[in-house]
Amino acid sequence: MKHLPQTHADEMAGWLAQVATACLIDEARLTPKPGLVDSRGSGAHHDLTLALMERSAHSLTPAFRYMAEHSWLRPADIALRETVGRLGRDGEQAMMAATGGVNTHRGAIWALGLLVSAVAMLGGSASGDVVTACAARLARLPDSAAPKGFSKGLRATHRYQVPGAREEAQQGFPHVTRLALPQLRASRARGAAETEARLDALMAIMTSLSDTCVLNRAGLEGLEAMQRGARAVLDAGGTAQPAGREALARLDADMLARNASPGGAADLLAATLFLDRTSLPQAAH
Ligand SMILES: CC(C)(COP(=O)(O)OP(=O)(O)OC[C@H]1O[C@@H](n2cnc3c(N)ncnc32)[C@H](O[C@H]2O[C@H](COP(=O)(O)OP(=O)(O)OP(=O)(O)O)[C@@H](O)[C@H]2O)[C@@H]1O)[C@@H](O)C(=O)NCCC(=O)NCCS
Ligand SMILES: Nc1ncnc2[nH]cnc12
Repeated sequence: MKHLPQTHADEMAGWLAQVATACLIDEARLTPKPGLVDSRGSGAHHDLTLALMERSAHSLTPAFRYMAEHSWLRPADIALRETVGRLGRDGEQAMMAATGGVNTHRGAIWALGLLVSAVAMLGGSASGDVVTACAARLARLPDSAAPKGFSKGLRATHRYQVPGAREEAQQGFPHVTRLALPQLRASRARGAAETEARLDALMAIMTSLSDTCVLNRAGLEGLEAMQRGARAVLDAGGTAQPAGREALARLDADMLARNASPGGAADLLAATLFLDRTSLPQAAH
C-alpha cells in the first residue's frame, strides 16, 4: 500500500507527543528525588513504581498527539478548550487503564496537555513566555463538560486557601517560567551535570509551590518543611555541591518520615523540561 506523505502539522504533533512522553520519563527516572518515585524505589508511595510511571507515560502519547493535532494553528476559544478538556479526560482514562486504576500523572496531563496544545496553537515554535501565556489563556476558559465533583486538590486549596494546579496554569506556570527554567539554565551554566541541573530545577519549584499532594498527606507543616528543605539545598550551592547533596538527603529523609510526596512539583519539572526542549530562546528586551 502506498503511504501518503505526512503533513508538517502531523509530524509536529507526533514530535510534540514524543517529547512530552520523554519528559515524563526523564522526570520519573531522575534520582534522587525527595519523597517521589525514582530509580531507587517508590519514595513515599505504596502503589507506585518506576515501571508503572513509565507505562503511564507511554499510555499518554496518543492523547498528547490528539491535543496537538486538534490545536494546530487554532485560536484560544471555548470550542478548543472543550476539545482539549475532553482529550485530557480521555488521557486520564488511558492512564488509569495502563496502571490498573492508580493515579500516576493526572496533574501532568493537565500541565503538559495545555503546553502541548499551546505550542501547536502557535504553529510549533515560540518562546517559552509566549507558550505559557497561550496555555494560560486556554486554562482560563470555561469547560462546560468539566467534572463538577470535589477533587483532592480542590479540597486542599479550599482548606488552606492556597493556589493549586488550576491556578498555576491560569497564571501562566510561574513556577516553571520564573523559578525552574532559570535555575535549570543557571545550574548548567555553572557547570552542573544535567542530573544536578534538573534536581536544582525541582528544588526551585519546591521552594515555593503550594503542592496539594503534600498538603493532603502532611498538612501545612509538611508543606513548609518541603519549602524550607528545598531552599536549604539551593542555599548550599545546589546538588552539584557536597553540602547541597547532604541537604537533599536530609530533605528526602524528612519527606519520607512525613509520608509526603511532591507530585505537583514533579509534574512541573516535566513541564519545565518540555519547554526547555520545545521553545525558542526568549527575544532580547
Ligand atoms: C485542573 C486539574 C489539574 C484538576 O485539579 P484539582 O486540583 O482539582 O485535582 P486533583 O485531582 O487533585 O489533581 C491535581 C494534580 O495536580 C498536581 N498538583 C498538585 N499541586 C499542584 C500545584 N500547586 N501546581 C501544579 N500541579 C499541582 C498533582 O498531580 C500529581 O500528583 C498526582 C497524585 O495525586 P493524588 O492521587 O492526589 O495523591 P497521592 O498522594 O498519590 O494519593 P494517595 O496515595 O494519598 O491516595 C499525580 O497524578 C501527579 O500528577 C495533583 O494531584 C485537571 O486534572 C482537570 O481539570 N482535568 C480535566 C481535564 C482537562 O480539562 N484537561 C485539559 C488539559 S489536558
Ligand atoms: N516521580 C513521581 N513520584 C510520585 N508522584 C509523581 N507524580 C508525578 N511524578 C511523580
